[in-house]
Amino acid sequence: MNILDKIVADKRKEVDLKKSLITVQQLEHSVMMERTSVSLASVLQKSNTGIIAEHKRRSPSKSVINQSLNVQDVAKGYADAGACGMSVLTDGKYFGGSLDDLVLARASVNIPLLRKEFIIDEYQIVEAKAYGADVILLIAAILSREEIKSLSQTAKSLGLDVLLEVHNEEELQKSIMPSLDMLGVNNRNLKTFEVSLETSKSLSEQIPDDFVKVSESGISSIEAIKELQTYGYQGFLIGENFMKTDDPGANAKKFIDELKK
Ligand SMILES: O=P(O)(O)OC[C@@H](O)[C@@H](O)c1c[nH]c2ccccc12
Repeated sequence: MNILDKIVADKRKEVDLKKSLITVQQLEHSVMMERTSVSLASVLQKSNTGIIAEHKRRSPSKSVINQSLNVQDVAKGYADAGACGMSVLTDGKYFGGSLDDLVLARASVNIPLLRKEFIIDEYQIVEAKAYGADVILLIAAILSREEIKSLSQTAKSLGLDVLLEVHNEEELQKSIMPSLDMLGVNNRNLKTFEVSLETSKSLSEQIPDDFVKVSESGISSIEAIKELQTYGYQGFLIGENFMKTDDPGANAKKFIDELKK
């Protein structure tokens, strides 16, 4: 079994357990259900930097990245730096995140928050909204076209933006549909962890213009972003490059200021 299959198998168990403890109707009592979401896609369209900064403590590919930070400080740092949005990993077992991280980030900033999760069930989308997210991630590698359709429609009905992530042409072709807002190309192969920015470059042409294009993972230089912009990318998801430092917010600020020059 590859790592992605393992993560999804564990996620299925986790979601089934949660559903038996807290119902969708109970989630719907959250005050967050009344909050008007902020569209990350529209913020990206108006930005000329496009940074989505991620909170990630550890990952299966890098093990520990940073376990000693306070998520509220990181969120405020990213917002002050001028990030268009923040991505919050909520998977516990493989990434050391939690829904508490999402709530704490929500309590700290107003920029759009992406719930970074392995979503396989509508329950997780209601949960995303109930815990303060503005955007959900759907990963084409773990979903069928029908699942992408019903999950993205659920998200839209809750006012959430949808970022659909692909890694190759086949995933891209099966996923294109109007209920998505952003198409993300993951430069990291989630099955092998290999990273190459070429993935974003080679898939860019096949992404229809109606979607905001986002390049994800392995981005660490201004030059890389300037180059990806020439391929039509407007969003850049950066985790490790900021999180591996003592002050992710300050590093994001330096990076974004440099990008504006
Ligand atoms: O830390 P990086 O290389 O900058 O990558 C960030 C982000 O793209 C990555 O964490 C990610 C992209 N897609 C995912 C899906 C699940 C978990 C994590 C991810």
